[in-house]
Amino acid sequence: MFQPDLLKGKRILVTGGGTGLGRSMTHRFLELGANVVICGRREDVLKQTVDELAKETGGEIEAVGCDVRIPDAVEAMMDTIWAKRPLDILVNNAAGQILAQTHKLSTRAIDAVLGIVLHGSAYCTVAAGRRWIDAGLRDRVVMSILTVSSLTGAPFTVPSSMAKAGVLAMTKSLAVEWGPKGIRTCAIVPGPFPTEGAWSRLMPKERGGNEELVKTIPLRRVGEHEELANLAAFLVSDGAAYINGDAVVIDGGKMLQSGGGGASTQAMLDWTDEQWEALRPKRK
Ligand SMILES: CCC/C=C/C(=O)SCCNC(=O)CCNC(=O)[C@H](O)C(C)(C)COP(=O)([O-])OP(=O)([O-])OC[C@H]1O[C@@H](n2cnc3c(N)ncnc32)[C@H](O)[C@@H]1OP(=O)([O-])[O-]
Ligand SMILES: NC(=O)C1=CN([C@@H]2O[C@H](COP(=O)(O)OP(=O)(O)OC[C@H]3O[C@@H](n4cnc5c(N)ncnc54)[C@H](OP(=O)(O)O)[C@@H]3O)[C@@H](O)[C@H]2O)C=CC1
Repeated sequence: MFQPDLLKGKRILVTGGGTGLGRSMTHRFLELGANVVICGRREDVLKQTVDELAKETGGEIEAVGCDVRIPDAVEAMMDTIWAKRPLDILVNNAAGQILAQTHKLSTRAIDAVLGIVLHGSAYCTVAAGRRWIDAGLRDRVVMSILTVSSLTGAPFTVPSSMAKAGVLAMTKSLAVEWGPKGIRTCAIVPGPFPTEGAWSRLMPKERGGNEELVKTIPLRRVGEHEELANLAAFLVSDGAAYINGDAVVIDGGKMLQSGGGGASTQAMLDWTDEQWEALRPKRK
């Protein structure tokens, strides 16, 4: 689909690149010649992904352990990355998600999600952008992974929807502020793409499983990781150099069919408190 050296010479950080869609994007970037750094909190997960993807693609990949909620940890990660070579591209992919009634959320639960998605994306973006601007480096890209709920809102995932909407506002704002400095921003708005991280938190069996889900998607299927990875590769490449400040939806038309949250979440509006309580993780 692409020329094999599309991303040759590009150094890319994918936050949360050890699992799920971050791992799939990293795989594609490596195949297209990029040098990729992944980060996350679980160092064992990162190491396993580095070993597997190096073997599968023969590409140059490294990992840095980092909790993006901690400003000093983000600065230390960027220093480590820059010590070798400056980044060309930042992908804000790390996220946290909780499916719960909003009025039952503790402040710690709200902060956990906002911390990862809103603050973490801002810390990483500013840390990279400041280094680029101070050094006069141009032709740089910040791409963020959003959710449909950032455009529509969605019940029961309110902190994530708020945080992703904030990241969309950052994307649009910086497109204007940093565009003249040679830094462009863009985003992807994915519909459902099965991953262990998302499905274990968002798709309890009470929601009816994939069979119910696909009825809410005009194309009657969930997304393939490769489809999202290909869009990501295009958007960060020089071929997309005139795309600045936009968010591209890739959801099989789901947003148009069902509006925010989708039909299976609408059914949850009638759930009892007992059904919700059964979803909460049990304290050890
Ligand atoms: C398809 C749609 C779009 C997909 C979008 C995605 O982003 S998919 C990406 C999916 N991938 C990911 O999300 C990957 C990363 N996600 C994570 O690490 C966790 O899910 C995290 C976001 C909770 C953060 O974890 P952590 O270790 O930092 O924190 P912690 O465990 O200490 O909890 C903090 C507080 O939250 C509370 N709480 C937790 N669950 C529930 C609940 N169901 N109900 C109510 N509350 C809940 C918990 O009780 C505690 O509050 P307390 O009791 O102290 O007042
Ligand atoms: N799968 C889907 O259907 C959809 C996914 N998305 C978005 O796609 C992206 C990837 O999600 P997905 O692959 O499904 O889920 P995953 O749970 O697999 O990915 C989340 C990643 O973020 C990392 N992460 C979480 N918290 C932190 C933190 N504080 N610091 C650093 N890294 C962190 C996790 O690693 P670790 O726990 O080791 O830190 C993990 O690798 C997210 O932005 C999500 O919102 C959007 C719409 C739909």
